[in-house]
Amino acid sequence: MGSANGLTSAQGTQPLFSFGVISDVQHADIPDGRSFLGVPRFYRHSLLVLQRAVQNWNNQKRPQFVINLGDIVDGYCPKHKSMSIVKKVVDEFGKFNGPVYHMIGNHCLYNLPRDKLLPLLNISNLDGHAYYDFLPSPQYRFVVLDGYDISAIGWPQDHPHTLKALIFLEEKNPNLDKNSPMGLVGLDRRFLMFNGAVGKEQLEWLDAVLQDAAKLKQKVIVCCHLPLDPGASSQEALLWNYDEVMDVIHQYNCVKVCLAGHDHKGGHSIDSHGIHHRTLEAALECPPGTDAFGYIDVYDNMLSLIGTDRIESIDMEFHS
Ligand SMILES: Nc1ccn([C@@H]2O[C@H](COP(=O)(O)O)[C@@H](O)[C@H]2O)c(=O)n1
Ligand SMILES: O=P(O)(O)OC[C@H](O)CO
Repeated sequence: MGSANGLTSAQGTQPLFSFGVISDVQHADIPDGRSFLGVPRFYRHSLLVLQRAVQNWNNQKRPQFVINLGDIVDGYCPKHKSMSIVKKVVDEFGKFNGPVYHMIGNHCLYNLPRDKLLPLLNISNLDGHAYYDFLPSPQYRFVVLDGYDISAIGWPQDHPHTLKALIFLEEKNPNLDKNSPMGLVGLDRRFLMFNGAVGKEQLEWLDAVLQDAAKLKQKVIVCCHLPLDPGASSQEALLWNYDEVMDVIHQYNCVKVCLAGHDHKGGHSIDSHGIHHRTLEAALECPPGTDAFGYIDVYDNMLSLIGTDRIESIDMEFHS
């Protein structure tokens, strides 16, 4: 199982490359609490999970880069501390010896508007959008989606995307509290204010990126804070228009794996087109002394997630 540079692998062959993953750090300098459904949340300890993750990735010298699946700060963070806490968490990520790719989550947007948040997360897009792609190797392209493109949080109150989201929520969710799924049935339970949608322009961009990737015979990993498949997530955590996004993705056969956060318990599914969907377990919900981070070895025909503690390891095989 050994190899020239010291890497070992599940297949006995050397991975093309590896990258680190972590999600939902949701740090705040506040006492432990619970989710709405009573699940314990450890706001201070989550920073220690991130610190151990970075130490682990650096010691291994294996991951080339790291992907943060979103929500680095919690909504309960006192607002006068939002900027300093976001900077603190970003600085912890910065101790990794390589690039870190961030994406936005609802909790980031409770703390800071897009124009303040995106520069801190090194997402440089002039019009405030937070979707982008990158190529760590000639064979693989990563697509990072902005799940809060159409959203009632993060954009200015009079922004067309805020207004669109508010109208959408009014239509789809009759509750006064638009975060409440009460009375919503089945997949309609995703129509909550803490979720969002991928807008028309972004869908067109995604289509163009996938067309290009298919032409270049690149495999694609799609990352989004919000899960894209009901099999890998609670109904309440899905992207509003996950179905439209998957319709675009399913037109091509280049997307092999979709990674997400947001649904803290995690999940995995293989959809009707053989695409793996892996929702990562949250760093926030690790009781003191436990962890939730991992790294993914990338091969021609498989992504192998090696998880620590609460992140379950899995081999995600596909046709190359
Ligand atoms: N089943 C649920 C889940 C959530 N809510 C509302 O969402 C808010 C945020 O939830 P957290 O999981 O982050 O605690 C919560 O305050 C509720 O308003 C809900 O109504 N029903
Ligand atoms: O990340 P939160 O705190 O908004 O929680 C999201 C829920 O887990 C979705 O079901």
